Amino acid sequence: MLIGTVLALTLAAAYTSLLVVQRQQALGEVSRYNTTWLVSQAVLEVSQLQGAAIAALVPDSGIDEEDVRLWLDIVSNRVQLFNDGDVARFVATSPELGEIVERFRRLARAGQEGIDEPLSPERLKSIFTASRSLNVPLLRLASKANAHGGELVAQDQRQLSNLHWLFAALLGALTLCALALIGALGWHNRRLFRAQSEVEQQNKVLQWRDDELRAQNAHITFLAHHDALTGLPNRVMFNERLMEALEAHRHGAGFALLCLDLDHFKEVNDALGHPMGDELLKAVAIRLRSCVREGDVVARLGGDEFAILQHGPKFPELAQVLAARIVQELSAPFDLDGNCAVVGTSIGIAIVNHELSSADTLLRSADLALYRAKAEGRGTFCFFEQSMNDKVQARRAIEVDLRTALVRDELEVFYQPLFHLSAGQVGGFEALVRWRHPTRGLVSPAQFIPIAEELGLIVPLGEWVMIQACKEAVTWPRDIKVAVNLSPAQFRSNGLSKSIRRALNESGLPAGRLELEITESALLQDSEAVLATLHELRSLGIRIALDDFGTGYSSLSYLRSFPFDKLKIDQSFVREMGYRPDCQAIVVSVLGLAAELGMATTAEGVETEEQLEQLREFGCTEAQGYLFDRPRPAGEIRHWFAAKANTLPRGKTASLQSSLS
Ligand SMILES: Nc1nc2c(ncn2[C@@H]2O[C@H](COP(=O)(O)O[C@H]3[C@@H](O)[C@H](n4cnc5c(=O)[nH]c(N)nc54)O[C@@H]3COP(=O)(O)O)[C@@H](O)[C@H]2O)c(=O)[nH]1
Repeated sequence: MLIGTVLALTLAAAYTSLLVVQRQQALGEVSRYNTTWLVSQAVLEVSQLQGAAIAALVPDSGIDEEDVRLWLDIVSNRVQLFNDGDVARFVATSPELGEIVERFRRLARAGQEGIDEPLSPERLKSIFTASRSLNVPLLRLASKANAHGGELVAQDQRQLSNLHWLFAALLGALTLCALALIGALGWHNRRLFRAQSEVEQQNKVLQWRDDELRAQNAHITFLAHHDALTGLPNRVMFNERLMEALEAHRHGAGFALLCLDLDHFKEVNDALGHPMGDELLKAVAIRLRSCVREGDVVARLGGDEFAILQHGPKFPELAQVLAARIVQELSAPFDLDGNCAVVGTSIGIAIVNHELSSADTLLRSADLALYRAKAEGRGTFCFFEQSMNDKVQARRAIEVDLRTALVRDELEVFYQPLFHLSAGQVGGFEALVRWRHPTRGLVSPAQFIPIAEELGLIVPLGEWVMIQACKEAVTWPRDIKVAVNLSPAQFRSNGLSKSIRRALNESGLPAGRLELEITESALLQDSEAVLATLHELRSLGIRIALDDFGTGYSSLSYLRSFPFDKLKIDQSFVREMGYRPDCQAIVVSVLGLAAELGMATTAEGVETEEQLEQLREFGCTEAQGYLFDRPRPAGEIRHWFAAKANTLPRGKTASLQSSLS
C-alpha cells in the first residue's frame, strides 16, 4: 500500500511539474507578446503620426510627406497585429474595445487611400484630426490592456503559487512516505535481523540435534549389526557380508563359510553359571578373531553358534588350515576368573561354488556339515558333501508323507512272538508298527519313529497302535499277551494313561494281558511324573517292561525307583555274547540282577540256537528273535491261531516248533 501511495504521489509530483513548466511558458509568452506593449506602441505610433502630419504642414520643419507616409505604414502594420493572437482575444472581451480598434483600423485604412498621390494639406489635416481623436480611446485601450495583462499575470501567479503549494505538499507527502518507508524498512530490517538470529540459533540447535541423532543412529546401527556380548558382527551383519561375498564371487572371488558351535558349552553354563558362560563366549570370540586373517568375518549368530566368512583364492586348503587351527585353539582350557573350563568346537564348512551360490544354501550346507562333524564325535571339522543334502531331502520327503500316513491308512501293526523258555511256548507278541508307503514300500519304524517323535506325531500314532494291538490281542487265546512300545514323548503328553484305559475299554482286553515297553530315556525326563503314570498303569494290572536295557545309562537307580515286571536285554549284547566275553558278562549280570529283583527277562534278537541255548543256561525267561519268527501281519497271526497250529509260522527249528503247540 505504501508503495502504491508513493507511486501515486510521484505521478502527482510529475504532473505538477508539468503544470509548472506550462505556467512558466505562459509567463514567457505574456512577457514576450505583451498586449499592453502592443497597444502602447499603437498609442505612441498614432501620436507620432499625429506629430508628423502637423509638422509636415509647417514649412522647413524638417518633416516631410515621406515621414507621414512612413508613420501611416507603421500604424497600418500595427493594426494588422490587432487582428489575431492575444490582442484580438483581449479586444473581443468588450464591444467598447472593438469600437476603438475599429476606429484605429479606419484611420489606418484612410491613411492608405490614395497613398501614391501627394499628400495635400487638407489630407494632412484630416490625418492629424483623425489621429488626434484616437489619442484618448487608444490610451484607454492601452490602459485596459495594461490592466488585462496585469490580471493575467496575477492569475498565472496565483496558479503558480497553488501549484507551488501543491508541489510542496506532494514533496512533503513524498518525504513523509519516504520517511515512513525508511522507518518500515528499518523495522523490517530489525525484525529480519531478529528472525535471522533466531533462525541461526535454531539452526545451531538443529545441527546439534542432528549430530546427536547421527551419533545415536550410528550407535543403533552398530547395535543392530553387532552382538552386544562379544562385540562381534551379528547375524544381520554376517548376512550382509555374505551377500557382498556372493556378489564378489560373481566376479571370480572365492570364499568359505564356516559354521561352528561349542562342544559342552551347556555343561560349562550349568556348572559355572551364566555369567561365566558369557565370559567363555567373550574369550572364544577373542580366540576366533586371532585365528582369522584381516578381511575375514567372525560373527556370533546366537547362543554358542559362531560363523566365519573366509576369503581367499585357494579352497578347500585354506578352510582346512583355518578349521584345524580353530579346533586346536578352542580345545585349550579357558581361565574364567580362576575357573578352568574346557570346551571344544565342531565345525561345518561350505565352500561357495556353482551349486552353493546363495546365502541360504551356503548356511544350510555348512550347518549340515556341522551336524556331521558333531555326529563324528565333536572336536572336529567336516566339509559339506552333496550326500548330506540328499539325506535331508529324503528325510523331508518322509516328514511330508508321514503327516498324512495315518489318515491315509498306510500304517499297519506287525506282531513278533515272545517265546517263553521254561514253558516252551509262545507267551505273547510284540506289536511293531509298519508303514506301507505307496512308493517306498514297507518302511521300517527305525526310520520313521524318530521323525514322528520330532514332529509330535508319535502321540496320535502311539494311540493308534495301542488300540490296534488291544483289539487284535483280544481275538487271541486268553493266555497270550501283547507288548506295545511307548515312546518317551507319549509320557510328556498328559493323556497317556487315559488313552490306554480307553484302548482297553474299547477292545475289552484285560489289563493283565497288556505289557508296555518303555526305554530308560522315558525316565530321564520328568521322572516323578513318569513314575506316577507308571504306578497308575501298574495299578490297573498292566505289566511294565524296561526295553533295550544295557544301551542307555543302565542306571540301577531306575530299577530301584520302579519295580519293573521285566527287563529286555538289548539285541546288541545277545548278538555278540557268543564271541565277546564282556557282552556275555553283561547278559549274565543283567539276568542275575533281574532274577534277584524278581523280574522276568526277555533277550532280544535271538537268531541262533547257540544263543538260545546260552540264554537258557544263564536263566533268561523269554526270548525274541528271528530264530522263532520275524514280525508278521495280524492276519497271519490270526490264521495261525485259528488253525490251532502247533508250530510257529515258518519257525526255524523243529524242537522249538514242536514246543509251540
Ligand atoms: N514307540 C514305538 N516304537 C516302535 C513301535 N514299533 C516299533 N518301534 C520301535 O522301532 C524300532 C525298530 O523296530 P523294528 O524295525 O520293528 O525292529 C524290531 C524287530 O523287528 C527287531 N528284531 C526282532 N528280532 C530280531 C532279530 O532276531 N534280529 C534283528 N536284527 N532284529 C530283530 O528288533 C526290534 C524290536 O526292538 P524292541 O522294540 O527294542 O524290542 C524299535 O526300537 C522298536 O521299539 C511302536 O509302535 N511304537
